[in-house]
Amino acid sequence: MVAAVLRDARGRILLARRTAGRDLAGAWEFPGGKVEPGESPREALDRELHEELGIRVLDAVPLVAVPQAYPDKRIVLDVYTVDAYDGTPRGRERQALAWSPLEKLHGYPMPPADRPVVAVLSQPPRYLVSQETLEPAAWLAQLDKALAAGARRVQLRTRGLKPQVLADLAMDARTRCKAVGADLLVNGEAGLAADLGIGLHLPARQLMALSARPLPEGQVVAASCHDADELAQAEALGLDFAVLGPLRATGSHPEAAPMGWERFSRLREAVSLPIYAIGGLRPADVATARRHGAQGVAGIRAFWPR
Ligand SMILES: Nc1nc2c([nH]c(=O)n2[C@H]2C[C@H](O)[C@@H](COP(=O)(O)OP(=O)(O)OP(=O)(O)O)O2)c(=O)[nH]1
Ligand SMILES: [Mg+2]
Repeated sequence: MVAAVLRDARGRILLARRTAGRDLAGAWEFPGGKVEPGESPREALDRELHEELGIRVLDAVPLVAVPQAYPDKRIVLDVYTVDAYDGTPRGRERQALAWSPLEKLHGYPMPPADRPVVAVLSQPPRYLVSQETLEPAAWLAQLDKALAAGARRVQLRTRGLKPQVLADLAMDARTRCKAVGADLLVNGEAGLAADLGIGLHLPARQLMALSARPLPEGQVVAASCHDADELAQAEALGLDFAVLGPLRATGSHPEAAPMGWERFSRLREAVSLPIYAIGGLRPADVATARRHGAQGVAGIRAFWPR
């Protein structure tokens, strides 16, 4: 399945409404359709956008390929960004069209496979997790560097700090993150997250012990997952995203068996959450991760600028 993120001159994104009588009727989708035998994905994209919208694609860049399981089938929604095209899109198959600003996309009911696509368009490609043993001053210095280098989603994870020292550190970090619009999530400390109005990252053990989302919408909640049950729980609680791994063998968790991209994709298709891959990855692995349906990559050591 190929589909396109098409933008107009004002940056709004085109959605098409699935017509009655098909699966997912009434849902808003990115224009596109099936790849026919003998076609490349790119050829299918050109043909579909011509048939459905009457336009010719001039340039298409791979964005993300989302494996998704539906009750009756498994698909991979292979999405391309199309910023250059000839013609003006018109609904040629009686489908309704809508141009939506990025920040309003979530207001349209879309198929499950599209949620990770919207997340890729609107949320950071990398999630930086702190090393547990740094002193507060050293951690803040590292944070400043990372934010200056473009980091926009950061997890504060420490071991052995006194509660007041951790609270002060989190407050300082909150100020810095707020200044650039970055998300700050604290690991495992729901009370602190609630008090400071920051995000919360749940270790798998805490995730599995909860029966409801621990913070209101608008305050980011994420979780570490390793298998299908944990991902299902993260989705059931309405979390904002998950981190799944270990993708490869790592020095920090030598005991855990690496899952590899194939298993990652297989686990990803059962939920429609945005998911970062973690474990032995580098910041430059975002493109590979997105080919397997990931939001992007998360990491500890290799992700902080030196
Ligand atoms: N085009 C498109 N399909 C999507 C999106 N999200 C999503 O889950 N799908 C699913 C819905 C369908 O199960 C499948 C598209 O297959 P379909 O059988 O409806 O094919 P189609 O009518 O679009 O195909 P075609 O006749 O245009 O070739 O992909 C999306 O954003 N765009
Ligand atoms: Mg179609």
